[in-house]
Amino acid sequence: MSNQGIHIQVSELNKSFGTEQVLTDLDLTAKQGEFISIVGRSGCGKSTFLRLLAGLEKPTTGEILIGDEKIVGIRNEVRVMFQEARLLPWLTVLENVVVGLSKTKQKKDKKELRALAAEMLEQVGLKGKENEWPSVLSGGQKQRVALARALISKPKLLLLDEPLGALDAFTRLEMHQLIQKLWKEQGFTAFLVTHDVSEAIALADRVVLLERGNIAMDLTVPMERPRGRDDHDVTELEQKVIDRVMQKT
Ligand SMILES: Nc1ncnc2c1ncn2[C@@H]1O[C@H](COP(=O)(O)OP(=O)(O)OP(=O)(O)O)[C@@H](O)[C@H]1O
Repeated sequence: MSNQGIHIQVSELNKSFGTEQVLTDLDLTAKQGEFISIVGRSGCGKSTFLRLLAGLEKPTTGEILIGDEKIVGIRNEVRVMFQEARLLPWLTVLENVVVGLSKTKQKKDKKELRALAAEMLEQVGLKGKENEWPSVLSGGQKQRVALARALISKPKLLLLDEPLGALDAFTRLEMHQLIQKLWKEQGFTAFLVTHDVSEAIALADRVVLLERGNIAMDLTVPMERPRGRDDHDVTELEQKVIDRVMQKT
């Protein structure tokens, strides 16, 4: 592992939109290279939290430290993957991956950049698709390109906002394996927002349940990887989270 993950410290984070308080005094720490899943009912503030980590939103009060620095806007060492792959249709698959590099790096030798992007595409299982247009790819392949684009710059923090939500069950399982493999190899710190509690448990070191803008549960997942969604320990933890969510209805 190249161990380039980074420590994250969230302190007394508050976020409001007008009169709506979405996050309230939220405190959370992620260790270097830790994988944290965020779950919770629709509208509880999961995406807002991720957008704050990405520097796409500003806290109303409170702060987020990435390493020793306060997040005040988007940063090169942070990459985000969304539910839609958001590829640029006028660029080839390979060129879409190059876009993930910082502007300074994009000024490098073209040949070197293309080699780097081709290597990244091979890592996500898309060797041979370099010169295709995004429009001919399946949903799963598009997300693989998005993952390659996110990881080509070797980010210290990867934010995943329900990136597998639109994929079929089999493609989803393949993506789980791929994300785990690349996380192990690159060592980045990761936050995954998902509606799928067993997915959250299968992938993460910790599962954080958000409720009414705060942390209702912070569960460590102790089982060895790889974990199957139907493993006894996984379904047991899943039930624990679901019970907690349902008790609040
Ligand atoms: N830019 C914005 N302006 C105004 N309100 C917003 C904005 N972004 C989010 N909200 C509100 O904040 C609340 C939390 O939204 P958020 O998208 O973070 O929830 P979520 O838990 O990710 O939901 P879902 O699971 O449905 O994606 C919602 O009530 C939403 O309407």
